[in-house]
Amino acid sequence: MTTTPLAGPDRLTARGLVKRFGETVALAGVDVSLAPGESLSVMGPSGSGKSTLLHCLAGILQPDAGDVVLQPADGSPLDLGSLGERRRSLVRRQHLGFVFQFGQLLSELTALENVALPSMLLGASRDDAELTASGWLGRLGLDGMGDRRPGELSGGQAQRVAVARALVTRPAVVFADEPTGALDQATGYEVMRLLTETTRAAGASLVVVTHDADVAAWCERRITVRDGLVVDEARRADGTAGAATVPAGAVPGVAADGLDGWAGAR
Ligand SMILES: Nc1ncnc2c1ncn2[C@@H]1O[C@H](COP(=O)(O)OP(=O)(O)OP(=O)(O)O)[C@@H](O)[C@H]1O
Repeated sequence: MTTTPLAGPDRLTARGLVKRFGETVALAGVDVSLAPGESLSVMGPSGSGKSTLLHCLAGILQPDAGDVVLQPADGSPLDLGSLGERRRSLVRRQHLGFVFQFGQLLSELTALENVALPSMLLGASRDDAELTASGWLGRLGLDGMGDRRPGELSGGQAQRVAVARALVTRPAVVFADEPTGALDQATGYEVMRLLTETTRAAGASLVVVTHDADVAAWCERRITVRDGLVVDEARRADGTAGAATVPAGAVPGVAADGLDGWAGAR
């Protein structure tokens, strides 16, 4: 693995990623870059390498070959492969946010405590962390829900808490793995709307792994992975992300243009 940082204007740059699990080649040489504030969906069949790619981009897994360089909003580029596990874990806490299929909120903590925790782990006082967390719950339409535990929230509310928790530290990049996989279509629509809008408003880039073209349509760019390789790449023709991309029928009464807005990028 090279140690030369791939410094550049991109928020995240990955080059030549290879990851094997025994005989299985999960990633066979993937290049991906992500501009500041850009949203990217990763699609592909089951077992194609989507989650492995997300985990390598986020420094959760170490690739067998290739480099991942994160450019924080301020400061020098960070070559994730050259960092030890402790430092990589700190970089994840400081600069990355995560939303998973089942939220993975801590069940014994309230919604407010769940959202306050990342700031406290970075050294904020409980009062400061809870004040910031309360603001994020408000932004996600969860005013008045801070005292509830995850078991007392609907699936959509729990995912909105997860989005607040992902954004509370003002990350450079938010990673979402099937963020609507456990939700019905209308609730998934609302979670994707909030996820893309709040992430963009916070200036963070977004990577969404999904099987669902309706979910992918919320992102500006889409890559398709097959057998560990990027086999297709497309960018929304209108250059936007958000409600204009919502396929007709996703929510009753919402007109939309489906995937017609996609244009092949190569
Ligand atoms: N920890 C692991 N140990 C062994 N093999 C693994 C491991 N993680 C992933 N794999 C294998 O690597 C390949 C890619 O897996 P990955 O989870 O990245 O696919 P995916 O596209 O995210 O699939 P899905 O859509 O089903 O979640 C698969 O063949 C999978 O079985």
